[in-house]
Amino acid sequence: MTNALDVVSLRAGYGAINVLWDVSLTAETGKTTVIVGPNGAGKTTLLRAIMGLVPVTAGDIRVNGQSRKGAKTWDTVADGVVMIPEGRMIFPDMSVEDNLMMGAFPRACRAGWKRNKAMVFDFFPRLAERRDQIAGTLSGGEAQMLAIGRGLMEQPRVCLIDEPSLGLAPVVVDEIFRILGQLRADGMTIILVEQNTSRALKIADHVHLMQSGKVVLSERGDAVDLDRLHALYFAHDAA
Ligand SMILES: Nc1ncnc2c1ncn2[C@@H]1O[C@H](COP(=O)(O)OP(=O)(O)OP(=O)(O)O)[C@@H](O)[C@H]1O
Repeated sequence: MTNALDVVSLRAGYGAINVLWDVSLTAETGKTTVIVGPNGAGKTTLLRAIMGLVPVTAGDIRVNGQSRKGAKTWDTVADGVVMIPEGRMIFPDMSVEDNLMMGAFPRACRAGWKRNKAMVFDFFPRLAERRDQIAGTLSGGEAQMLAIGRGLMEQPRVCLIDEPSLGLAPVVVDEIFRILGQLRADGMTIILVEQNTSRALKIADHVHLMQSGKVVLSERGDAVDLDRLHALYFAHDAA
């Protein structure tokens, strides 16, 4: 089967500052690909580069086997690649329901907004209960659910999810990972960036460790030795 997404020898960065150095990885269709790595390794930059938010200077990005290097963010979203950003980035002055409707804006998913909204409310009953609440008053966990729900309104074929457990209480982290596990069981293709390595590994089909803008370890989720991963993870800090 064609991979949902291939990143091939990608270089990208911010102006004169190059961050990603020949990064290659694939997101197999229907699988969860987890990217871990210390602060500043380039994980978010990679997701942004896939979305066309950071300029790519070399390499390629393929969606369903088609080269999309240089594509505008809008076209990437139209291809079904959706990013759920770190820090949620919900619209704090808008209601929960209106935030979800912002996810229905891309042309390809306008027709299905009613069905998609019903699906999101089924998935997140807590959002359904709070549909009229102003998003800025949601708890951290509810705001993360809203960010995921808004992403699902875009009918993604590939979901890029950046640190969804960041800053949440352990019991809420449990809930977020339960949701991610359910999306995985439903066959969603996911690229998950997480600092919570041990939790992320439990739902990982494939794992990539990034260090200083490079992928330094790529393994199947069930083959990862956590001690070895941690040793590599912290090697950079010790250097
Ligand atoms: N807008 C920007 N302009 C210049 N440099 C940036 C910008 N955003 C990020 N960087 C730099 O790019 C490097 C990689 O950052 P990035 O946010 O991708 O790392 P990360 O692995 O996601 O880290 P974290 O886990 O802390 O979020 C860092 O050195 C960071 O300072």
